[in-house]
Amino acid sequence: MAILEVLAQLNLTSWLVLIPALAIAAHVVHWLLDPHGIRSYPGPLLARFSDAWLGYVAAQGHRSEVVHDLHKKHGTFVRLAPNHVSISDPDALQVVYGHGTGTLKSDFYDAFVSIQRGLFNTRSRPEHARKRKIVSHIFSQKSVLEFEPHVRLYVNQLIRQWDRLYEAGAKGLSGDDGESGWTGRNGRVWLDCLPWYNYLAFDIIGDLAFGAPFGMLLAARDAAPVAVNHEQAMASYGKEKSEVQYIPAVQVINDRGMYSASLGVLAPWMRPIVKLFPWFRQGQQAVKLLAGIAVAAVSQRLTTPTDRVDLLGKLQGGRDDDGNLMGKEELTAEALTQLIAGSDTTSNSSCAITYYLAKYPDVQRKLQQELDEVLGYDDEPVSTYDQVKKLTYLPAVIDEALRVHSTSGVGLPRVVPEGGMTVCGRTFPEGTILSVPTYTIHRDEEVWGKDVEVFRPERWFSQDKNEVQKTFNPFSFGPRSCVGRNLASMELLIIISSILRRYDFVLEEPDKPFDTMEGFLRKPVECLVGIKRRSL
Ligand code: HEM
Repeated sequence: MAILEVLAQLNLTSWLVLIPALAIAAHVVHWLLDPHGIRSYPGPLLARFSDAWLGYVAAQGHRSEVVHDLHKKHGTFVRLAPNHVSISDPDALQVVYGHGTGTLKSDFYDAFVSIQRGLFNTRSRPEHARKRKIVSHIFSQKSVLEFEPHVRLYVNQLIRQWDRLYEAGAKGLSGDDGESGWTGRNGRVWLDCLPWYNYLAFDIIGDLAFGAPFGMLLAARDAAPVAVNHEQAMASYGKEKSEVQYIPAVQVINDRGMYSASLGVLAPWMRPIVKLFPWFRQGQQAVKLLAGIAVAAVSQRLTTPTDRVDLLGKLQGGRDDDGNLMGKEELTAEALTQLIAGSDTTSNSSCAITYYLAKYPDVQRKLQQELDEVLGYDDEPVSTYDQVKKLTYLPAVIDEALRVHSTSGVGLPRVVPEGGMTVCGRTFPEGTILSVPTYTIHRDEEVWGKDVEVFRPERWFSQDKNEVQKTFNPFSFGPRSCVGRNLASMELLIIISSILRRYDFVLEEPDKPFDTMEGFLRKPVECLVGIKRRSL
């Protein structure tokens, strides 16, 4: 009571001194108590006391590289936050992420929730198991093959667009299609291929998850329909399309990824405070807008039922063990999950693969030779999955780019279960957060050789298969691994084989490093290439 009376008499200046002092004291006390017994692990000084260090690093957009440098300096175990240890040993992957280990996703994933929890950010084991059971059969290889025509349709649209730009570019013309336009010079069209891959991936997943493409490829711009006020729209499924506006979905997904990946590493009590800052407020807005895309699209689908074969249709028909269908809100949340998980993952990976092929012309030629031999001189510009699924150099190229680039590069945080767990000889008590950084694991010299930074698909033919299998981690392992992996692999095989068979790529600035910006995913900032039609 006496304390409350004293506090009530404090003026503003006193509060401004007291709050930071209390926050610092709380951090120091936490460090002294060391509830998880991880004080001895090395790492940045500030990271021992506060989550703010990791929050700051995440917001700068180069977390994977920073953590990688820390592992090079300190070794296998690095403390990234008061209660978070990063472990850069491939053996840790199965223990931290594998089936039956009892680990759960940490509260990092709470920062990704909108509408309601979807498959990706559900942390409760039974609730996740229920959702996963419904969703996983939708992504079985057999089911995914039914989506192939949708994938091929949009790859064809991309090719039509690039053919058009190339023909005009070869005449020396320029234009403004795509985010930063295109220019014709020296018999090539020069453009940033990243936005085009984004249009492609968003149209594919828009078509599959929402029943209609966003139309980005045809419009050559980043625009997706969104319900203006999604809460209102939620309550009024079935309203006319006039309630819908267009927003730059790719940009919004980028903003949302940066926001959630930075907010998620902060302690829950810090989150409401940082949300007062303008950068975080913009991120919050992105989360709302993104939800609005799903609400608008699912609302549209529910008012105009169809028997087309797509993800949304399969989700609508999916039943849990009790035979229950998903409600509207859950359906919307799952469709949104698929939009987020299945769009920029594929586009950023396609962009990175194209970058490395343009940077390494010998690899590009070798791939084109394999494609020419198998696909011949077929007039049809888009490969079928059947034609390319048994190729050998193509998957080596794709896997090598996924290794070097590491679209999902950060260590995905998991909580040590009751009873604690031992990882690589060290025991961690219940509640400790552990992660294994994919970017660093993909650079383990003992597994991949000394030339880890070099893009060399040939390594995939000489590696120890077992080592590779347990170290290559683009889709993660265990019960929370990528449920869309079959779809992603099919998309990448069709996209890369079709595009590389038709065009030759060179980098506009071959010596410029590949600039990336990482939120939850490691995304290229741009990829400026000169494109020429190959003579087949
Ligand atoms: C190259 C493309 C892709 C990559 C590199 C990738 C990577 C990943 C990774 C690393 C995870 C684990 C995330 C975590 O534990 O926090 C994941 C989960 C997930 N992915 Fe993918 N993904 C890709 C494409 C797709 C596609 C096309 C879809 C579906 C349309 C998809 C749907 C999902 C979903 C729903 C989850 C959450 C699964 C769960 O928690 O049970 N992904 N993905």
